[in-house]
Amino acid sequence: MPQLRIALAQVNPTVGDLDGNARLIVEWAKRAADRGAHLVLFPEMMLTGYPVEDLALRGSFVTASRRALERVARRLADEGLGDLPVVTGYLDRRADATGGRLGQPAGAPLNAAAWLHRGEVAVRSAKHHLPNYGVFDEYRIFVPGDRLPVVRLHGVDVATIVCEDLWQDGGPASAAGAARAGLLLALNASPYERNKDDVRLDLCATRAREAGCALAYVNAVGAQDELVFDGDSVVVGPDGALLARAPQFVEHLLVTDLDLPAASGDTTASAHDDSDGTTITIDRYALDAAAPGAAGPEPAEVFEPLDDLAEMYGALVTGTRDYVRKNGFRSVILGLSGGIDSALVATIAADAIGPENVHVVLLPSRYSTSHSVSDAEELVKRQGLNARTVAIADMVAAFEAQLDLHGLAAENLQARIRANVWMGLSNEHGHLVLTGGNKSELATGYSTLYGDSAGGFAPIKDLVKTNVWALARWRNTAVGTDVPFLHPFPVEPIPDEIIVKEPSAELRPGQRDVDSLPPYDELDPLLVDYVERDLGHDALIDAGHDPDLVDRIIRLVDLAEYKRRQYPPGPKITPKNFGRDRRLPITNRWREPSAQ
Ligand SMILES: Nc1ncnc2c1ncn2[C@@H]1O[C@H](COP(=O)(O)OP(=O)(O)OC[C@H]2O[C@@H]([n+]3cccc(C(=O)O)c3)[C@H](O)[C@@H]2O)[C@@H](O)[C@H]1O
Ligand SMILES: Nc1ncnc2c1ncn2[C@@H]1O[C@H](COP(=O)(O)OP(=O)(O)OP(=O)(O)O)[C@@H](O)[C@H]1O
Ligand SMILES: NC(=O)CC[C@H](N)C(=O)O
Repeated sequence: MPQLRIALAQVNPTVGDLDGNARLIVEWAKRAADRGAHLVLFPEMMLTGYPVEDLALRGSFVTASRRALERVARRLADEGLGDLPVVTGYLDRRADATGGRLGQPAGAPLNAAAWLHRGEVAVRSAKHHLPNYGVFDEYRIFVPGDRLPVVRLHGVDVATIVCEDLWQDGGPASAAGAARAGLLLALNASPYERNKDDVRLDLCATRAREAGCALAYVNAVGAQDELVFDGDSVVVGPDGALLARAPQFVEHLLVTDLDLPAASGDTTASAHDDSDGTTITIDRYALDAAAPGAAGPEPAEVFEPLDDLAEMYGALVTGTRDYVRKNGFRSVILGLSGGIDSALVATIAADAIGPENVHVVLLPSRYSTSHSVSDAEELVKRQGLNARTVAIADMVAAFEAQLDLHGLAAENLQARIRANVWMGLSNEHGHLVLTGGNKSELATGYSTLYGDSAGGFAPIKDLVKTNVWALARWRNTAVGTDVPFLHPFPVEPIPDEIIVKEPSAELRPGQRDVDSLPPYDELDPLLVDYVERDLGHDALIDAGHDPDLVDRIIRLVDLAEYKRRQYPPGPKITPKNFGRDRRLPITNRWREPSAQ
């Protein structure tokens, strides 16, 4: 039985950085070669980053991706890595004059995969199934591929598919089975959402059994705007048994030795894709690669996935870190009120980019309680953040002297003056402004437009309030553990007083969230059912929610769409976030009907 040592490079590309991503390919291919790999596999669209969105429609970008692919193939050979087959995702176009969906004159864009070998692009193929739901718009920008490459390497037939191809029953994985492949490689950029790691592992096991061969699944890691990639690359055997698993949220080279069946000599030329009724043409290639030099044994690595709270926190840290760094910022600024939301955002930021790069402003008004200020100061001390206090009373008074504002208008003025302070400091010092709203507030419109909702990135916008508290508690318990994406604070970073106090916007005397909103333990499950599960009025009541509350909350959520559209982006961690996922009209007279 031939043995292949495969290396899965779970790495963090940046969208549009063709040179930087090419350098990552060379660097990680070198690591794979040093460990005696026969083959190294990179994620979907590795060379361009993912998702490229409408960059795919720019002919110049497609051409640049194709050229970068050829350059990286040559460079691998120049660096003495030419004999190691490198499989990577990239952006290509159809060779024929078939136009794209938006009428590109020729060469419609493809979400492509290539085998690089001995300085050449030896094999090219394209993703067959283009996801077009949730956060994905691939049908809008790509045309589907219709071929399955099967590459003979050291006596094993190896097939390649791309991400969504794996999610189809009877699809390309089953075509790999029809082609009698001995190993199936899947290149992925599969965004994180809660519990998706378990779904993906089950899926890999199912597809391995369907293809009748081992399956290697490499996923990207890192973040791109709203999307976070958690890695969690896996290798499973033909029976679906887990053989190797990479850690989540960190770059990793997962090296696995596999005993694989010798190529059968099968020459099946095409297979039926039961999932869409198309025919997939099987393209066969043979690579004449020299065997790598002897390297030491590689014990299989099987990392335990993180638990639910650790995983969510890891996604928020990763999303924040990569947004800050990939957009060229070194530091962030936010208002620290002494409340739980800004406390958690500050802590996530400190974990993401180091407390020395986090700047907070305490902006007490005449309604701020003394314990708000002292709680904020205690958090600053525990985490070693950069802090300053700017009293806003005089600024509010100056504004009020010029305008006759009352009630809510006067309350919101405080929030808008605070936003001016942090935007001013951002302009002056180049800090990115972090926005502190959570998903419960975004859902109900409980925030001030151009006030607390102002900023550049919103780390907890996909986290309902009850989970804000849960993550704050989890973060304190994680002190002293070896969770990789945390700053090593020696003490609990979030003072308990902040976690246990009753939430308040402190815009008027004695204001409490419960004056405007139901208790969060009633509100949040209802929001999840309405926003993430799209249950209608009657279905919400059937699910056990209080009918009066259902009416009230549906109305609040529907009316706040205009605020959400103007909200900064933030990491998606649930099955449906506000932003790429949940797209509703702002101008909208539809109200959920009640049959009951
Ligand atoms: N369809 C639409 N399209 C575009 N714009 C629309 C609009 N409908 C209203 N508007 C605009 O929106 C304005 C109303 O929104 P906005 O100005 O936000 O004001 P509003 O939503 O009335 O008040 C903000 C609420 O958020 C609460 N809150 C909660 C938590 C924190 C904070 C904080 O500030 O720290 C505040 C605060 O207590 C208050 O209840 C209107 O005056 C109008 O200009
Ligand atoms: N006194 C303040 N000093 C600095 N920033 C403030 C102050 N009050 C409000 N902010 C800013 O406005 C945001 C919104 O306030 P809000 O009251 O909703 O959140 P919070 O105070 O962090 O948490 P909670 O909602 O639990 O009280 C805060 O996250 C913070 O960034
Ligand atoms: N890039 C993709 O094709 C991703 C789609 C896929 N269903 C996933 O989330 O894993």
